[in-house]
Amino acid sequence: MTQSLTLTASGGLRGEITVPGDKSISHRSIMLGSLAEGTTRVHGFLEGEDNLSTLKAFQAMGVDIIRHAGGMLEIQGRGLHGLREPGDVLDCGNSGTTMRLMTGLLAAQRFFTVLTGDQYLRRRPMKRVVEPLSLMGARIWGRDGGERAPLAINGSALQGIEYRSAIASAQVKSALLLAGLYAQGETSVYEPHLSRDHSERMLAFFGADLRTRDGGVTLSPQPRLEGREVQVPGDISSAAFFLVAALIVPGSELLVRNVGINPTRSGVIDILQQMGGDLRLLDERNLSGEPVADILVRGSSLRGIVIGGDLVTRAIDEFPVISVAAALAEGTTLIRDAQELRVKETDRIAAMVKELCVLGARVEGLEDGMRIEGVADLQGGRVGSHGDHRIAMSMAVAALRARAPVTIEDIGCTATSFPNFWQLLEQVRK
Ligand SMILES: O=C(O)C1=C[C@@H](OP(=O)(O)O)[C@@H](O)[C@H](O)C1
Ligand SMILES: C=C(OP(=O)(O)O)C(=O)O
Repeated sequence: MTQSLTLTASGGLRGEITVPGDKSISHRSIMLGSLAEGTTRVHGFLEGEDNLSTLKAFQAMGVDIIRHAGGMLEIQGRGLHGLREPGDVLDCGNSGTTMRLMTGLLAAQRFFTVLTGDQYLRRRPMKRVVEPLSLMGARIWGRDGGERAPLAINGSALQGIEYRSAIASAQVKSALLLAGLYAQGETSVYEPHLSRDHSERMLAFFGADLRTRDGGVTLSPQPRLEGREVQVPGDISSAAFFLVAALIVPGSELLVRNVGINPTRSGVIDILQQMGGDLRLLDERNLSGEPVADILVRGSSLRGIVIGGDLVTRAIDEFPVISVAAALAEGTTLIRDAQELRVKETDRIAAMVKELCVLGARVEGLEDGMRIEGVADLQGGRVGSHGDHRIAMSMAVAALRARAPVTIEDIGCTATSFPNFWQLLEQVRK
């Protein structure tokens, strides 16, 4: 039985919250902590389902990881060559990041692995990592000629390459960099726009030799990485639900503390400010090589804008909730260059068009985005999550401005990235 929840409109969001740790950084902290020499401690680790898939996979490869209370992890690194062949298939659950990054890493190990995932992940494209890794000498098999998981990986010796990716994808870039740690010669990755650079920052933080220039990154093979103390900032992709919620509900004033504002991730702040949103960054600081701030947000009248190009890459996971903001803005919002949304946990363009229309929004799907005409208010109704955490939480935000109750079906998926979302929402809404 899937769980559903009914929400009513809010009279304003008030107070202060801290959102859980960044999902991308949490994945990478386990991966690099496991490959490093010595102990890595991770503070503020996100205990979402996706990150737990990564954690269990590394435990299955012999890494000793202790989970302390409050999201503190202690990882006894096994060094670059210390992973062991797992006795069973590794289950990446719903997590594309786990599967794609681990494909790169496992391609270079001296053992055999099989990666699988849930029904959503097994539908997602994998050739984007399988093809360039094969150019490095990797031996990987999958369904549909290597396009779909399960993937079987027979680790082998790799050569570095210079790869020009057709898509801006941090998962592709990171898979190649992880493989490049072990390759003979340098590995360089160029992408059309700079995707999130958490791997580059964390590799450098763990002592790797890596250079960024001319829109690309180059990594030299590494003799060793050093265990570190990692502080994980709050996830801007999780904060985004509360930023939009506070903007669209008149009378709101909310402080979201300790949010990662890495420029390769902060597109949602730029987009919401361009829409007229009153968002202020306070107390900007640095945590383990990542910029962080508190964000003060107040209810605002939003207007439609045109979004495309690198702004899409810098806000890629936030489009479901940005489309909710646009549905309630004055005028038209046009989102282009966002075809990647069609191959996430679900087709996020089709899902948001369908569910927002149920609530009376005026939204049209485009091949590579959406055209949204703002309306004054949404109506009540019954909407689905499509098994996608970001769709479920976006519909919860939409419900705060609906004239009648909204029932969201299948909400369990929010545990993928934001296990305490519903509690935090309850805490700040009136
Ligand atoms: O590297 C990462 O941690 C991620 C990269 C992005 O995917 P793509 O690399 O497919 O753009 C993003 O959508 C995903 O949520 C996390
Ligand atoms: C796309 C996402 O994650 P992943 O690709 O890791 O499944 C997401 O969290 O929105």
